[in-house]
Amino acid sequence: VTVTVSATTSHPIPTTLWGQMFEDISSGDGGLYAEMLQNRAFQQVTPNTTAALNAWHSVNGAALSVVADPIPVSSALPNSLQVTVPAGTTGPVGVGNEGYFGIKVTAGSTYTASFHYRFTTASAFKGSFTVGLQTAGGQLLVSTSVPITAANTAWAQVNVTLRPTRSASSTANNFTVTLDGTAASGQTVNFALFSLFPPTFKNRPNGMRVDIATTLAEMGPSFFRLPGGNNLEGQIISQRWQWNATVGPLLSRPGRVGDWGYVNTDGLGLKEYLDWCEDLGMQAIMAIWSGFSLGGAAIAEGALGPYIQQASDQINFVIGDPAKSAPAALRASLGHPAAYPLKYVEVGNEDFFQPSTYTYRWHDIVTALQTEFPNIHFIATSDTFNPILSPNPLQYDVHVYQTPTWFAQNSFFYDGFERNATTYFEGEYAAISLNASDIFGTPADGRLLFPTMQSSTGEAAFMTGLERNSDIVFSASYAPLLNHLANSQWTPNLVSFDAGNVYPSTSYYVQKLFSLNRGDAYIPSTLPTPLGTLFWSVVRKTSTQEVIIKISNTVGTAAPLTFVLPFATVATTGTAQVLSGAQNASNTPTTPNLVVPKNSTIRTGKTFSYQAPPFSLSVLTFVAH
Ligand SMILES: [NH3+][C@H]1C[C@H](O)[C@@H](O)[C@@H]1CO
Repeated sequence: VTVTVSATTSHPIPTTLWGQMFEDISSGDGGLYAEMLQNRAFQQVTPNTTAALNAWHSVNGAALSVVADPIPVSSALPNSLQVTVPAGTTGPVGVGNEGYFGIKVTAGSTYTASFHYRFTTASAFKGSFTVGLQTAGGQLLVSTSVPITAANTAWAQVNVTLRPTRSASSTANNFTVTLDGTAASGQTVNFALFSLFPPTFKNRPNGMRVDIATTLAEMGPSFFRLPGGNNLEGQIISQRWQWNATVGPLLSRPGRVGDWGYVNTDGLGLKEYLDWCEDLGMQAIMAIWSGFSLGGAAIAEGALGPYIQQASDQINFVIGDPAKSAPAALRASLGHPAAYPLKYVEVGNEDFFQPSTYTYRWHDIVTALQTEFPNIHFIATSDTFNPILSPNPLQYDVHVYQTPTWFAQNSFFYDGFERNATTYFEGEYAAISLNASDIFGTPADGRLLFPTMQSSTGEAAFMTGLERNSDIVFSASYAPLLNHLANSQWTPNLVSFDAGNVYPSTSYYVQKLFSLNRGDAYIPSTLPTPLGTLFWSVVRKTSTQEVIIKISNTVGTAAPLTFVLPFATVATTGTAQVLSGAQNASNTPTTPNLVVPKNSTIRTGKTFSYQAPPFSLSVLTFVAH
């Protein structure tokens, strides 16, 4: 095919075009959020049940139970782990935590451990806690001792650092707190809010896991959608995500029953999200709850007042003036007096599930908040223009999960959209199944466990269309972003991980290649065949006077292209960054780097030819002006 490139650009490309969608779907707790202990504060569990002890185990016969503490460590954390040392025990006795399906222990790293404790009965007991990391087989990796007394029954906090001199050979390790059985015979201690942190990304306290954060940062994302997705909504109204329960000291955060089958600690809270955006230079696309929960309950018309106030407070926490707004003053007191950048606020998530009530929920929420925040752009989450909403949304969030073929054949999805000042956030998209008649089915029914080069090139084809239509598409993000392999709620994911490693997928490299090779203006060219198999986009990077051509070949045969450029000056050589692999090739824990981008030098010129490999995304960059 011959691609003739225009001499003039058609429109500027928004700086927010490529970014990340995030929600806690086995991706926050135990993932991006660096806390290593699972069930660290016994939040939202039923005392005196086995489930309440999830991830904890007894060491050397200690009697364990989660109790509703009559003197809780805080009102937000009513449960304690009660440990009794049976009479006649000898040797170290106490508790162990297995982490989030493992604990990675690296020599030379400094781990910060803490917990609160109180003796239930005062006594003359003097002893010490031994705080350590050991292999599941019982081999000590590192430990330290803290002298304690049972002089009173008041809560006290232990804070220690652990510096292993040896790395563990696997992630099958435990965090332990023990007493000497002989000395502590018969003692009962209540524990609360344990924590074990490794070094964090940019050393942020209560921060992010370095390897996952670095992998995400390397994509160069320009926005971060938070906090969801389904995980915003709650199965029932009382379980919705509430910003004010996720800020301030960890002792004040009750946690919540998340929407993906596990308790969220909310240690990764609104300020941690905003600081993360700041660290990566991303804009937040922040969601507010829209009065609907996944089980189907919606706040009645006219009763949204308290929820609109809560949303107003959430927005004021982000951008308010500390002198005029209590939530903004709270932000300042937490160390960020300046407002965070915020342009887009999304009203709910996938409200196409209940359009009948979204008409008044959108109306009441946006009417109130647009008045208070005239510079905020509110994004609607119902189907575009169905139902008709008032006020008329100027932004919609469009989600699509489909087959690789659908993506390859729908790169012109936005070409036919009316240019009527409405702009679009392609907030969730991914090729997830090979079975067009059962997109959300099981792997046995065509669901992908990991992206493949067929699915990733389908997405790349679709993305050339998003780039061409970036006059009305202002942001786009693959979903879901992250998932813990030992506790998956959804496949495929852009980046998988376990306690020890991170596994960027083929689709991750597609997202990264588009994001790191942005243009600031789109250059029209011969249009691809909408139902064909070969797709491209051409953009200009003015700062370097470069032209960047992205080519997706979505089938297993190489595709020759000839480019004809009208520019006075075109370099004779350029670079090609090529991601190519077999149709079903995936990066997985067994083949983590099976398909990665490879760079080469290519011949370019006013007219030049290029052969796109089978199942490939190519990014050609060369000086032309
Ligand atoms: N069901 C998908 C749509 C919803 O917004 C996300 O939480 C889910 C996974 O990306």
